[in-house]
Amino acid sequence: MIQIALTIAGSDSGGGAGIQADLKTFAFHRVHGASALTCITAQNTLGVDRVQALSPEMVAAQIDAVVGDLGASAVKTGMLFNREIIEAVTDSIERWRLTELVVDPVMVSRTGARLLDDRAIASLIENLLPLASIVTPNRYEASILSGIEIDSLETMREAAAIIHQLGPAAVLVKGGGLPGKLRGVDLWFDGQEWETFTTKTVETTNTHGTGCTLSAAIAANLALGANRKTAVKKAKTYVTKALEHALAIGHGTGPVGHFYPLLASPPSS
Ligand SMILES: Nc1ncnc2c1ncn2[C@@H]1O[C@H](COP(=O)(O)OP(=O)(O)OP(=O)(O)O)[C@@H](O)[C@H]1O
Ligand SMILES: Cc1ncc(COP(=O)(O)O)c(N)n1
Repeated sequence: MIQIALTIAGSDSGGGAGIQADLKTFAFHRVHGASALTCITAQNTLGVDRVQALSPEMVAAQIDAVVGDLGASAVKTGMLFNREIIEAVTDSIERWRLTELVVDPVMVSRTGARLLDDRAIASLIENLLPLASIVTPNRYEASILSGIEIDSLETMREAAAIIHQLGPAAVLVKGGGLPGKLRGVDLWFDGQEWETFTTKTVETTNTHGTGCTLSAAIAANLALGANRKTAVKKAKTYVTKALEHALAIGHGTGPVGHFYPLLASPPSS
């Protein structure tokens, strides 16, 4: 039986991050991907030119349409953009009792654009984080959520412990933005166990969409029945491979290669 995963996130017109990255990642994992769009971005590898949010009612209606008919074995959230959308998403998740929830607390893009307004951060902390099975902040998001400057494994640990107190079942502080050997080292804390997920550092500047891809791959693996830590381990392996096959396209930060096995030999017609 095919499993269903739902992404609640923004559209990236350039196809590297957001809903587009999530659906490619779900498809790679042979999970049927459904989506609830929160906003549309006019975006490419160089940056975000414009953002238009959907109404919170429209976001909730998409979630209702998907879950009411198809159900969802796992859900991930990405760019939620404003407080009203966060409140609508929180309400829908509670109403439908969606329990396998990966929250990627997207705040700023790789290219520096704000993807979440300031008023929304408090709502994210208060409403959404306590519902999360796993929250996956990057270095900067973990700093904002914990109030701690992150530049070492020790400060990642301190931040993870503080963020765990905010209510998610588990925290994964991602090290993609860290310097030197820590680049690509992620730290897991679920209130009891600590684990460091380390893969090789991939030398590439084409890293657009790594965070979206990781959280979508975690959700896909949860939908397939993996336990939380195994889902993270598998997702990390996938994102590393996709980074190794990142696409040098556009004039800025290219996206990861979601379908890397097909890139070597495209399907014959
Ligand atoms: N150069 C790299 N080599 C290996 N792993 C990396 C590299 N860059 C990022 N990663 C991994 O990619 C995943 C995403 O982490 P990252 O810190 O880049 O998230 P992010 O900033 O939310 O991503 P983005 O905002 O670009 O979508 C993590 O598992 C991280 O360790
Ligand atoms: C719609 C959308 N969602 C998420 C991101 C974050 O991804 P990145 O940090 O790689 O730009 C993005 N740029 N756009």
